[in-house]
Amino acid sequence: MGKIVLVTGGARSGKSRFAERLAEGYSGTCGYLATAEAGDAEMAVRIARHQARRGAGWATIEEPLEVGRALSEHDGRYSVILMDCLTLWISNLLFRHPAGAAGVIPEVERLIAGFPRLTTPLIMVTNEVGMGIVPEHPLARSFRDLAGEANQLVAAAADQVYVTISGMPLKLKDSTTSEDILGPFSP
Ligand SMILES: Nc1nc2c(ncn2[C@@H]2O[C@H](COP(=O)(O)OP(=O)(O)OP(=O)(O)O)[C@@H](O)[C@H]2O)c(=O)[nH]1
Repeated sequence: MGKIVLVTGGARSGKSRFAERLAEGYSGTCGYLATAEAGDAEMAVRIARHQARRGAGWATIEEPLEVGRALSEHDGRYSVILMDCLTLWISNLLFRHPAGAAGVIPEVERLIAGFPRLTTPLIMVTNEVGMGIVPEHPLARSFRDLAGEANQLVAAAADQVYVTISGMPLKLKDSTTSEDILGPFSP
């Protein structure tokens, strides 16, 4: 498997489960970097369900904003790190970065610039948020656009990219075997 793997898909498309399966292919403890926060009861239930599914072979790291720092701090401690998910991180940055929306893409670029320094393989989960109707609210449109742009940047930097649809994974890119069906593409 490649060092940087991106798994994208819609809500409840099976992307987290597929990414967990990829991570469990490595022997040893897997690190789980969660960007979500249990802000309400519904999210707390979702998180509890994920934690129960992961079981004993996993160690959880919770970091909603300083993802790059968390990755370098935990580098070398686990067989692989699964970050779930990029989209929530974008949303956290959009609301909490001092520069607001303008601060988001530079943070994504900073994260990508740190990839070569990582020694632990990284699997990132993200959402395809822009496939529905155009959101009415400007902030929602800004979030949708930033999430799409971030996905393109990370996918371009990743060694392998998968999409999950209806629980089925489809490989979109594989630079380790030159199976990249789209060919070189810069967003
Ligand atoms: N804080 C925290 N968040 C977690 C933990 N485990 C999972 N999560 C979060 O749970 C979120 C995913 O939950 P769901 O909303 O059920 O996923 P989904 O997108 O509907 O479903 P899939 O497509 O199947 O992944 C991710 O954003 C994770 O960050 C944890 O231990 N702590």
